Amino acid sequence: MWFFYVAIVIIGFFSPKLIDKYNRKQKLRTLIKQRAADRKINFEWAKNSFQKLDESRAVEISAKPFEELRNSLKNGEIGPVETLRAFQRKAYESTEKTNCVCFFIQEALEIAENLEHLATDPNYQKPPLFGVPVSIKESIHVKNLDSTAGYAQKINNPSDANSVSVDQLIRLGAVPFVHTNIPIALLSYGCSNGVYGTTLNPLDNSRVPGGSSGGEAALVSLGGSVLGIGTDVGGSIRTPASFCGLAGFKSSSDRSPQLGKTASIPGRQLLLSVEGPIAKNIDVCVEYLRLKWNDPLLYKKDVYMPPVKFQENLYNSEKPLKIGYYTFDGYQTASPAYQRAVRETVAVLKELGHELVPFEVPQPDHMYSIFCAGATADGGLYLMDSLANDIIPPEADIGFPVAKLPHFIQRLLRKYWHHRRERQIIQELPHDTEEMRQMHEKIEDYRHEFVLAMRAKKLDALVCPAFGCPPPHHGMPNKILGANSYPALYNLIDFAAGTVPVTVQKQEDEVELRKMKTEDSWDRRVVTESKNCIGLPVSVQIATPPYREEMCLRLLKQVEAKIGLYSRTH
Ligand SMILES: CCCCCCCCCCCCCCCC(=O)NCCO
Repeated sequence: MWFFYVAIVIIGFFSPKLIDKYNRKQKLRTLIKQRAADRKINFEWAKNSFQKLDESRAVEISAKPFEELRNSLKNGEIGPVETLRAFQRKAYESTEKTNCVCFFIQEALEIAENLEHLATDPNYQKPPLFGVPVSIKESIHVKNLDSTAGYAQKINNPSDANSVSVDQLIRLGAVPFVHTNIPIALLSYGCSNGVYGTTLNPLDNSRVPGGSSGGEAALVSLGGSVLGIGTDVGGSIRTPASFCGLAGFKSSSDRSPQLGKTASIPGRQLLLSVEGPIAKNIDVCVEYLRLKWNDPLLYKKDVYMPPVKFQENLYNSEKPLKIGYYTFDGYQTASPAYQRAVRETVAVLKELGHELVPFEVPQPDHMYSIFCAGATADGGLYLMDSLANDIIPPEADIGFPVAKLPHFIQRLLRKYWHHRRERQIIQELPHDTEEMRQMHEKIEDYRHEFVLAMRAKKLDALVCPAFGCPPPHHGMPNKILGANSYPALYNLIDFAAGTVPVTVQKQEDEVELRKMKTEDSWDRRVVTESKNCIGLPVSVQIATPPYREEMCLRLLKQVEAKIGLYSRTH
């Protein structure tokens, strides 16, 4: 009988909470339905807009690479409005194939019309990006549009102003024209959320396009945009760029506006997300960054940014550099094609006169564990709480199961959890204020140790795999966290880093894959997911210390010019 009373008390205690949760989720589902309806109307608006331009003219315009497009707009061969309509069509077709666009920015038409009007004045000086349509990641604020970061709970909260970078793009003459898809919470290298659904990799629809700037990469790869702006706190620019065969670059955090931006975890201290470009080649990224950093108003809009202009002396330098390289970071064995990409890049850089020496990443296990702790900030409380109150499709899952357990259980499991790397991560997740201070101290110490290791070899730069494996299938990213260690390191130490595709997966890589030794489930999945990827692009990563961004861009450019996939195929 007592059992019956206890059961009544427990049900009585929990049922209001469960009902409340159920009701909240129902409200979110309604919001998602409304959002889908709004999106349909928005897509119809885009269709009406691009149908006003003859299809063959649209094809002619959208086939132009960045520089040609810019010149045609500059010399008046094409106009901003028809260019916008041409890219609206291409973006529409791209999103039909991959679901990469969240919303078309309707103000884009006004901006383009205004540019067209201004250009009728013979004394008008066209700004450097006059009429160039640029795509923007959903989490970057665009006035009157939501930045939901994939959370249904953030639907119907339109931004009241453009972000610093969107404002700057408009000032430079560009036309921000679409918001592109992301994974929920931005903390995945997949690209799926309950609000906008899943974005597919344009090169293999069964695989992820990368994340979190996955919509950008899919769109740029399909030619729906010549320049996309993404954000990166753990590889979110470089990984999708790599998975879709594009160039991507993230600066150190000081060289990217931080004021007023959306962060996956607001209040995070040492791992700051940065905005950066994704494009078909590194030249486009360089040109964008040159304009961005040479704009004096940027440093007035974000007064915290050190006013460091584009350093042409570093970019154009012909001085040979001393460069460290590694094919294995000591944490996650990269799949064979990614190791080969490094070897081939090393050979090219040597040929160009640089000195290349092997480099060992200090304390690799510690490195990735403190990255996860730093990236989630408070032991995962904010993240897990936000996710628990939202709608998460299975392929949008974040983190591994044990990291989602309540802290008191994680504390019990910390010493004994069977999966070595998962155990190391939960050991580093801070569970109280003292551990949080210690986490920051560990990140500071690690940066010091890393810089000393570079200085001991007098290194200017580092070359390594862009990622640990080719794009996995949907739903797999959170089950192969280790493969993210290659980009994540450079967020942990706040270096500049970029990636360019230098090869494709070949039969020989598939053969090597079969010989790979595996220790745990992450390794096994890296091997399985890397199979049957023949022809998919494979990128290399180059990194330099903060304020040497232009040196990193110089090396990326040199590598791309010699073995870049884009330079070979276009
Ligand atoms: C609850 C704790 C879970 C611990 C593990 C979670 C680690 C998260 C690491 C995920 C991989 C990062 C992908 C890229 C994220 C990124 O760069 N986002 C861009 C934000 O601007």
